[in-house]
Parts: sequence; C-alpha cells; structure tokens
Amino acid sequence: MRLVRTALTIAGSDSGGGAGIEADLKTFTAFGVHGLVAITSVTAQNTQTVTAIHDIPPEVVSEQIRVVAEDIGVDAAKTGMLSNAEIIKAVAKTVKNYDFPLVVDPVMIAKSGAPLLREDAVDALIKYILPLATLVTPNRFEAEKLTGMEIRNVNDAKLAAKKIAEETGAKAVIVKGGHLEGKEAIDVLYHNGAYKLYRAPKVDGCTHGTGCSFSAAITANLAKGLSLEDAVSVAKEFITLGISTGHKIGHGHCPVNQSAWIEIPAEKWRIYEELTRAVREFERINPIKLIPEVGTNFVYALPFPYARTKEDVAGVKGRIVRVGNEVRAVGSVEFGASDHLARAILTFMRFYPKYRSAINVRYSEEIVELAKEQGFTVSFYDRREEPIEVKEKEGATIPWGIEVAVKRINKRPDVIYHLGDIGKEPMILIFGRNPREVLDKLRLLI
Ligand SMILES: Cc1ncc(COP(=O)(O)OP(=O)(O)O)c(N)n1
Ligand SMILES: Cc1ncsc1CCOP(=O)(O)O
Repeated sequence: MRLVRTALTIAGSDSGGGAGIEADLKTFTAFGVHGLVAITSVTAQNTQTVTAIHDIPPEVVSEQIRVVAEDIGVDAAKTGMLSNAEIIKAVAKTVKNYDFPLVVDPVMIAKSGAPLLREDAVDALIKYILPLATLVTPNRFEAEKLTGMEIRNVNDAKLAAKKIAEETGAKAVIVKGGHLEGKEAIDVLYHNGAYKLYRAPKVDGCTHGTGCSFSAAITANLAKGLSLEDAVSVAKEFITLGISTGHKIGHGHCPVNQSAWIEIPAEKWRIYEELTRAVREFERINPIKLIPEVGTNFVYALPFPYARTKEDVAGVKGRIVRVGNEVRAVGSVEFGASDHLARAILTFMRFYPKYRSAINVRYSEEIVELAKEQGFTVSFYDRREEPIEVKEKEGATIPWGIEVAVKRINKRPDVIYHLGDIGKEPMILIFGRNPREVLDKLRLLI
C-alpha cells in the first residue's frame, strides 16, 4: 500500500522558479505530498518578463500523465499553464481516464503581462477542461474573461462563480479576491449551490506565483483527503504567509515563499530546543551577581525574513530571577514571552540580521570594563538624550536606544549598555548569533 499521498501538476515551467511547476512542486513538498509532473510548456521567464515559450507536443504531455497515473497513482491533480488548444484537448482526453479530483487554475496571463494561453485557446479551456474540474480558481481578470462580466466586488464575484459553475459544469468555483476592491482579500467559493467566503488581510509582499501556489496547496490538501472547504482554508493561510514572507529577489514581481509554511515551524522547534538548553546552562552557571532587579531574559529570534514581531522571538516566560542563592527561570521558553529584549533583538537584527540572540544582565562599571578588556565591542545609549516624541511613544525607547548605540560605532557591538533613568534600572545587553555564542561571551564576564 502506498502511504505517501501524490499530487500531479499539469503545467508550464518558469525558469525563474516563482510560478508554474516549480511553484507547484515546492508547494506539494511543503504539505508533505509527493509531486508528479506533466510539463506542458517551457518558458524563459524571470520576475520581469517572459522572453520565450516552447510548447511540449500534446502527445508527450498526455504520456507524462499516463505513465505516472498508471505506475505511481495520482490522488489529486491540477492544471496551470496549458498554452494552446491542442494541449488542452490532449489533457482533457487523458485525465478523463482517471477519477482523481482536478483543480483548474485557468492561467491566462503572467504577472509580468505576458500571455500564457493563446487567445484562441480560451474557448477550448471552457469547453474541454472546465467541465472536468472539481474546482476552478480564477482571479478577477480570469473570471472576467470566462464570464464576460465586470467584477469589482464580492457580490460580482459571487455572480461570476455561480455563472462559471452553471455554464461549464465545474463542480466548484472560487473567485479569488486579491484584485477586488477593499482592504481584505476575500475569496468567494461556490460549491454545491452555496457560497463560502475566505478572508485574509491584503498583505504587502511577493506575488509572483500566487495563483499557482494557491491552487497547488488546494490540490495537495485534497490529495491528503481534506474536504474542498478545508483544503481551501489551509491554502488561504498558506498563500497569505507565502506572500508576506517572499524573498525580494529579481527586479520585478518577487516570488511567493512556499518554504515559510514548513521553515517557520521547523526553526521554532530548533530555537525552542537551543534556547531551553542555554537557559538550563545559565541556571547551572548560576551567575547570581549578574541578575538585575527586574530580572534577566534570554531571547532567540526566528531568522530573517521571519522575525517581525515579538511573537517571532522566543524568551523565558516570567524571566530568570534570583531565588535565594540560585538563579532560576520562572517559566519555560515560549515565543512572545519577551517584550523589552524582543524589541532590542528585532532592532539589532535590522543592522545585523545573523545576530538573533541576546541576554540582559545587571549593569556595573566593572562588567563594562571587563567586556572591553576581553576585546568585546561595547556601545551605549543615554536615555536622557531620548527625543520627547520617542519617550511619548509606548515601547519606542529600546528600539531608539539600540539604533543609537549601533550607529554610534562603525563596528558590530557585542555589548550595549545604558545607565538608566528615573525609575529605569541601568542595563547591559549581550548579543550573539545564537544562545551558545551569547553564553560564551557571558562566561568571559563572570
Ligand atoms: C509557467 C507559468 N505558469 C503560470 C504562471 C502564472 O504565474 P503568475 O504570473 O505569478 O500569475 P499568478 O499565477 O500568480 O496569477 C507563470 N507566470 N508561468
Ligand atoms: C527591563 C528590561 N529592559 C531591557 S531587558 C529587560 C528585562 C527583560 O524584559 P523582557 O522580559 O520584557 O524581555
């Protein structure tokens, strides 16, 4: 019995790796599904343009589908760029031989504006492919092309989704809301005569390959046995994360980040383990004299580009305090457990992205001197110099102070201190790439 689920993409190749089969395979992998490929067309493409298109002979497209379906088996499939009417007819004829769910992304134009479906092939798509679809996933412009309607808002999208389903025989249609009016991206699903809306904020970020990755995520989750409604829900979360965490590569539309879906949880687990170990070691070292009145925290942030808010930074819940003669972590390591130090590391990472860990210890002149003697680069900020508008803004002092301290010297600081203010305890912060490096520096200051 085959334990791994499989998903097949019948689509074109994007040499820039942002859309097409490349996006589909990365998405399948992100969901733990084995990806299969029937390539329809090879495009010479980057984030700005498509300069060449070479279509694969229709019989070779069909043969790719047949061999994988008959040997490996297909749990769900999707279509992307089908390019011309002959490929469309060949794909329709072949997939009819199997009973896997089929998600149809009616790809027509690339983000860069290049046509990916010949004008004379739109009718073939409507006639041969859409009737076989478990789900069709048009964006606003594709839905307009398929219906001849103007679509501006959710009500128009509802009418269009119903029209496409009723006129083509597609079992379900989702009109995506990324290009509709409003601050939210509201996708409208029409299935079994009912509507369901999927909402997410319209996030800033990288959008090349969104349509491909969204439909691939639905396909992967159908392959895993989720209902259509649940598969769409997971895909919506996946694509929102992928857009907001896209790597800014190329000079045009940067690609969606399909890895974020698995990379963030994996990194979180690594961070949790490493920081927990380091906190235990800190307790064992028992640096009682280094614990300030307010307590110590020890933080470790997600890597770039995932570290954005305090929720992306792990710290010790309740901080690390003195209990009699012992140093004790009050709670366990959790993401979002630090406030002050999280703001400090997030600011530091704006200048030195690889430096993701920090600890705060009690200020004393001796420790600062010792740090200098050990060859550490030391900088500082003076809270009395804080501009009034920063002082008045909740939570702004530490980011301001870290920025001042970083910019004061033209070298990356290992240690930043401040001398406090009325009601504010002076403090020393030690920075490192990871908690082990922070502890190594701290050991030299005891
Ligand atoms: C080979 C290939 N297939 C599909 C596309 C479309 O991707 P994109 O331009 O990012 O548009 P959306 O899929 O996001 O609507 C492509 N460019 N290349
Ligand atoms: C008060 C203070 N100021 C800088 S670090 C620190 C202690 C740790 O605070 P948090 O637990 O919010 O990171």
